[in-house]
Amino acid sequence: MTTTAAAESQPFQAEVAELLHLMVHSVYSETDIFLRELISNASDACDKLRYEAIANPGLITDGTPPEIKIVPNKAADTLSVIDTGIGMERQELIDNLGTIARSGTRSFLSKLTEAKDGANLIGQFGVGFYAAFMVADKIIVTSRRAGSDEVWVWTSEGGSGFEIAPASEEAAQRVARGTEIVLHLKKDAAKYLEAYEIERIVREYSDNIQFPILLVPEEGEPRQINSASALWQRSKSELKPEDYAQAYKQIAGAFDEPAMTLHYRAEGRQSYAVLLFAPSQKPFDLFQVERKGKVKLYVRRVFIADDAELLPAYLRFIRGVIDSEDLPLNISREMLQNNPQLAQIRKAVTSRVVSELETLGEKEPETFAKIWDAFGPVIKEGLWEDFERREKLLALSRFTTTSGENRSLKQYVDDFKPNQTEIYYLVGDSVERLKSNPKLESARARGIEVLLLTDPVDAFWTSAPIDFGGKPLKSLSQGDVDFGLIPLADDEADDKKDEPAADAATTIAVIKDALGERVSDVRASQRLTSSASCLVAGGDARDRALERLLAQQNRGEITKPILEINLRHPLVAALATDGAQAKDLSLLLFEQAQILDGEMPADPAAFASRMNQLVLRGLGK
Ligand SMILES: Nc1ncnc2c1ncn2[C@@H]1O[C@H](COP(=O)(O)OP(=O)(O)OP(=O)(O)O)[C@@H](O)[C@H]1O
Repeated sequence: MTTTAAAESQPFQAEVAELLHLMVHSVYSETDIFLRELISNASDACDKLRYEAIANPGLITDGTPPEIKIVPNKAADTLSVIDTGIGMERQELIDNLGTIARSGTRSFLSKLTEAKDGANLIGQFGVGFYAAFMVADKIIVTSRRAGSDEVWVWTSEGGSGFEIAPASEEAAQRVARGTEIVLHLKKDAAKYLEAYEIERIVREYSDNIQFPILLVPEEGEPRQINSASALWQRSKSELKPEDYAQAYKQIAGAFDEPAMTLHYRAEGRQSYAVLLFAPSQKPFDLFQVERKGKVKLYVRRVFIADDAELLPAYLRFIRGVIDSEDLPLNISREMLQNNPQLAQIRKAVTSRVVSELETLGEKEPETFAKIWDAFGPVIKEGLWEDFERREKLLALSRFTTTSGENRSLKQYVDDFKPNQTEIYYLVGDSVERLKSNPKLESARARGIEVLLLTDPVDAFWTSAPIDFGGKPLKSLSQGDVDFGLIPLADDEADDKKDEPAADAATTIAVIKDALGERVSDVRASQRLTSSASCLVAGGDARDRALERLLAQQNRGEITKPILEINLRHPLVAALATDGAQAKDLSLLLFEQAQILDGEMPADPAAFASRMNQLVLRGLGK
């Protein structure tokens, strides 16, 4: 190592420069979070070291334990955060501290362009290392990758770039392993040099970091300022809700409060501790394509992986830790997939989480509603994917229905109308649009509740035959519906006397002839009371909403629908008697039904002209 080698300047990736500009000029008042971000990185680095040392014990033979030191220096106006973790090589310094790796930071930036007040978003997203530029106008990072004899220094003043240079001999000696981050504090950030401030922040945000955090005061001995216990190993009776809330924030890197906390220890064939949380707010990356979970796997307090798929994808919003006593410490990441012990843990914990959610839904509906509002569409993926737990997932699902919001299927079944045996639903794009869908008319006339399903995933899980407690779910836009045995609501009862105005056989024949290949069948409707027509899928065909969705993704063909007509509607009655207009009227019935389903008629211009002609005719012009 030479001390004479020149420093090399490198530009920041454009997004980093943008982010740093924001940090440097930030008016965000909660700057304390910078320390939490640096400590969290230091802790990750210690975790990584412990993990790599399992396969390569030589990395920690010098006897220095993984730990984190915080060193204020009032004379120099600097605050240092030092760890004896894994450290970074030259290229890692360039890549990790010069580009944006974390998806959170990237999505923070994309939100920034939309938001007027960017500063407040800092707290919501967390911006990692770069948060330090809120309090520092110059940062010097000196790092030695464990096992390496090179030490590199990264320096930046938060402008458009950074410098990278080999460390001086003195600096190289100081940093025997890991990373030293020296913050040259801005004038208004001098409070972070006070021991009590540092202690306060560490207690608030980082108390559960597993490695000792030592405060090295300017006078006196270094002292540990965090409790450094793996909280999940402690007994429930010792812990207060605040302890859990803090652990959640620290483990999940989150800023909200947990809506559900699940802490237990499994003993028996396998022993493991579980500490899991359901957030109360939706994170930015919930619908990312990988659908990755974030539960961390530990083995006897040693961090192993945070992508071990410990829960199924539909529970990917759950955060926390599972710490096994029995798995081998040297389990490789590749082996995690196929390990039978882990498979058992996965199964047991999944069932427990699902039951816990179900219980919360019954006992604390308001808290559960927060989880459902944020994650319902994700949980419903389980209705499609997790056959084994489908009944339980259905029981905890909540729906917007024609009777209200947040309705459970149990409530739905309890409110069945006399002779009702099925649970009815309608799939579509928006609740408003569904509410005005003619397919609801007959159900409405009987006071039958209908689930209004508007999440994209709804079209999928409902496409398999599904029942709840033996009561089948039935789409109102598919196959036959028969409400015959369910009495009409009182105020609708008079309608019943109305005889069909049109002759069924003749009318249907006329329409069939007019529509030809556009439909697979035409028939009299049981669903309609006031509208003239609607389109439904045949009994074996997919729900039309699902067909449309798949067709948009080029994953399936649209099949021909069945046109149902309301024989009591005057338009339908007119059709049978007016031979000249029969074709136009039939097409109109078809096109209207398409529009009500949110579809576009194949030839909108022809539709408009047909409509105009008929209106003009009605006006006698
Ligand atoms: N003290 C450190 N020791 C080793 N590597 C570090 C240290 N601090 C930062 N890094 C590296 O820099 C990367 C970027 O850090 P940053 O805080 O911006 O995001 P992050 O920690 O990856 O995000 P997240 O907190 O979501 O995991 C880290 O992933 C890590 O690889």
